[in-house]
Amino acid sequence: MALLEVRNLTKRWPDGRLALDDVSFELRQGEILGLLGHNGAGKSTLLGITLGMVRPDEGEVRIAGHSVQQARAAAVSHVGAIYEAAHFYDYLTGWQNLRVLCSLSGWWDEEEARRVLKLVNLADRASHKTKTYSHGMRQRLALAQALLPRPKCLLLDEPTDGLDPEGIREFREFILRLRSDFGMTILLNSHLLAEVEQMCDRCVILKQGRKMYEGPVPSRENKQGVYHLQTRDTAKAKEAIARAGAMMDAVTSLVELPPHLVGHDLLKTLVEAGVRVDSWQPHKPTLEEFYLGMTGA
Ligand SMILES: Nc1ncnc2c1ncn2[C@@H]1O[C@H](COP(=O)(O)OP(=O)(O)OP(=O)(O)O)[C@@H](O)[C@H]1O
Repeated sequence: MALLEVRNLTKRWPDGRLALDDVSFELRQGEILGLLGHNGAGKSTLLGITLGMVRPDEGEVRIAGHSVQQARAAAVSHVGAIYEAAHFYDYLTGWQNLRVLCSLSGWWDEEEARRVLKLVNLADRASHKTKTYSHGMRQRLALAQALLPRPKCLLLDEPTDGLDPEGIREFREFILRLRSDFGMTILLNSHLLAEVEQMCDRCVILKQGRKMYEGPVPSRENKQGVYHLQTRDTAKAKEAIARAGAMMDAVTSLVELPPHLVGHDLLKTLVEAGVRVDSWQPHKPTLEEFYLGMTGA
């Protein structure tokens, strides 16, 4: 069963703007799914609906079988979130902040708080005021807060925004550990394509509120029938490739094979034609190439 189901979500704002247009997708248990899209594509609206903070005009989100729109408390009890900028009381310690913020939702467990602070590597700074925390430490405290109710699913809205490269790597490692050690299911909203490439199993691409793509992160898959050729004999190679019924792009050196040809056959043809082949390998498009193609940028 999918842990999180987004079903036919449509949201129109009062000014008539369509933020989401019939968007559906699913997150399976233990999966990390990246939500991608330009500014204004509808990602935050979708997370807001998933947390029960925004009402959709049509459709619903179900979490662990509970509808956010029909039974919000039961549904969101399974979710921890870092949504928009985390706010802490700067004159309180990390520990006190966690206690105050959790008490607001009527729930506090000291032992669990200790465990989670250790998990996010903040145990030795928990007694320090949060005004002394770096941005990375604040994000880790926000993660601790999100993890405290032991959620099955995490929603992360641009969690590494503003972190330096070391902070980004550290945060990424935490997230991957949450999945490998605890089977956590994670929906990650990020502008950073490299982050999505490194962390996510699948991604959903939104454009102007519509789902343009749902599937594996493209750079993890070889593109069928496209090879990259490196050679010093470009002219000779182009001729041989054309004779075989394929095409080579002069700028990218990508060779698109027609359905009747396979990679090693064309390689044989090139070698037999006297082309010095420095390398010949299946092309893996980057997520950036795929994303820009999909969103028409
Ligand atoms: N409260 C609101 N009232 C009216 N329109 C809104 C509201 N919130 C968002 N919108 C509009 O809805 C559309 C989707 O916005 P949303 O914030 O969901 O996009 P996003 O993909 O999260 O963008 P970003 O990456 O910039 O955060 C945009 O056109 C935005 O201007």
